[in-house]
Amino acid sequence: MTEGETWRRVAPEARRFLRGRKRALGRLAAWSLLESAHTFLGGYGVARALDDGFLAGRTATGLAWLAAAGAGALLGGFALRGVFAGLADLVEPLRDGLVRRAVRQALDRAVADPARAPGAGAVARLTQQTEMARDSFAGLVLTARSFVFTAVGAFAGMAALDPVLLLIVLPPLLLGAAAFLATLRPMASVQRRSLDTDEALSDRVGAVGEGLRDIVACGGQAAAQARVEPLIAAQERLAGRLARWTALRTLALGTAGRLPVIALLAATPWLLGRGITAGTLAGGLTYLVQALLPALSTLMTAVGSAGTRLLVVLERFCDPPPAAEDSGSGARSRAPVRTTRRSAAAVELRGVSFAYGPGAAPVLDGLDLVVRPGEHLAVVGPSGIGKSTLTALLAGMLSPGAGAVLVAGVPARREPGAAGPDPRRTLLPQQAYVFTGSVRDNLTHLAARPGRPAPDDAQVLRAVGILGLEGLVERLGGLDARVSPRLLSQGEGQHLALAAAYLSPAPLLLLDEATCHLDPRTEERAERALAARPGTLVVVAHRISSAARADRVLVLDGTRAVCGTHADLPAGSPLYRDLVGEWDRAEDG
Ligand SMILES: Nc1ncnc2c1ncn2[C@@H]1O[C@H](COP(=O)(O)OP(=O)(O)OP(=O)(O)O)[C@@H](O)[C@H]1O
Repeated sequence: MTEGETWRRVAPEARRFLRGRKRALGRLAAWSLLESAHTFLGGYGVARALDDGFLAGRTATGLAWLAAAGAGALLGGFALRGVFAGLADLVEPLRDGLVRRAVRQALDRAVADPARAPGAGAVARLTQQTEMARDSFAGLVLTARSFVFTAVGAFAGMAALDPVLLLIVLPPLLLGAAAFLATLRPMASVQRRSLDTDEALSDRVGAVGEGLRDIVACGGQAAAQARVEPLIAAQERLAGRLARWTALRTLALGTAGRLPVIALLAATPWLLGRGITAGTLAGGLTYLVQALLPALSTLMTAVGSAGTRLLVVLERFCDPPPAAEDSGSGARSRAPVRTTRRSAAAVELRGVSFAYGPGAAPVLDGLDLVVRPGEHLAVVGPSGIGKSTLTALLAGMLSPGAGAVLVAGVPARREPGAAGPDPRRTLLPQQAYVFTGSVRDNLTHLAARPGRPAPDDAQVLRAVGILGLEGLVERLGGLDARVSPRLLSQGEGQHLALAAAYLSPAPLLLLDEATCHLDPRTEERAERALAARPGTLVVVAHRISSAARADRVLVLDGTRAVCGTHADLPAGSPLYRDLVGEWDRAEDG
């Protein structure tokens, strides 16, 4: 994620937080304004003490101005007391809110995917990060406010003494500040990657630590080392890059912090020639050396370290963006799964990997996918690529090796011992399930749900009509007639099963090549009926016409998955282009 994206996610939350604390902000600003009077008096008092007092031979006046500057310092100290009190009103609610979020995220994650629930270490890390955010936020508010109000006092003082001072001081100050700002983005990005790597490293080392005895017993040291070493190397590389950016930042700090003083000293002969007094020069230097530059240096250090840290930590507490939901590139990603929000999608896959055994090559590898409620998705890909594996994961018949498979926001795999069919979905495999019993029973068995009346004959006949099954039902002898599975063709069996799926109340229908024995017209009629039914439809497509009817098509091709519309995909997926060509040729032939 880029800095811009991070900021776009964090900014609305930050605005909401600050909008709710207008009074605390107002109190802080009022105390800070009082503090800036100290800055103003500091430089102005020195200038007047020299010009009107000591250099003019009026020692008492000089001392009086110095006393005024001293009184300003006392006033500043008093104001600072108020600033700290106001700061607590701003910072503590942030910490409380983040702790609440950390705990909620950990619980959500545990509910969404118990197998991958974060352990106590992860929760401790999250709460430790909230402390980090609180401290960083407090430091940032303190220094930013101090710089702004110091600058107000110092610039007002310089303008009061002689505006030409500003002309000399501002250009190097702005140059250094701009150079500093330019380092912010790249440095934050390195810092974020360093934090990510650090987390991944601690997870991996933790896992290795837990299984150390087994690893040694099985002679798996080399494999364990191979898993950990790349992360250590990455962390080392990132630390080096961080050090280089820090050096550049120090240079920018030097430019902003030292160059204005040098410029003012270098311009002294010219300024004196213009009639500027020694007191004014001393006052200008006082503003720079005692107020502005220390405040700027503290601000830059705080923004550079605490600010970046705060942004990175806050990003972890914001609700994550939806996973690859739309068309175009990469429905598949290898990014670590950090999504912990409860999903509102009909189906959501987060970084799902699956292999049929510990040593087997993964069939799915880091797949992200979101299917919206009511959407019709077709899944296509060459033979053996993993289409049935995907539907089995969605049906909860398999568990992902990594990542989460959510149906209606909760894990697809149900708790062991859960009774009855899962009311969230119905899966129709290629081999239609038809049993010896009445036609009615074969059509309504998927609709049976505890506490829900079975569809009456009118509803059943309506479904028969919509699916175009009247001929078969009549031939079999009506709804009461007995079905003998052996006497049905594979296509007839599929047709009956599709009508049963139509009557099922499950909000998610999964068809795994469940129409492959139907002729194209019957298939079209059945798919259109099932897509029009309230709910979400996922179809492993057997023909190009089936994919073309879907809202979106997921193309599985072994190395990456692409999701898009039938119209857009040929441009972005060579595999889809080939599949469309093959299907077209097959249909022409
Ligand atoms: N029970 C299993 N044990 C081991 N490997 C399996 C098992 N089931 C499937 N596979 C393998 O997983 C891979 C994906 O199989 P899957 O059935 O999901 O592919 P598919 O895309 O549905 O194929 P097709 O279009 O031919 O039905 C294949 O290489 C297959 O050999």
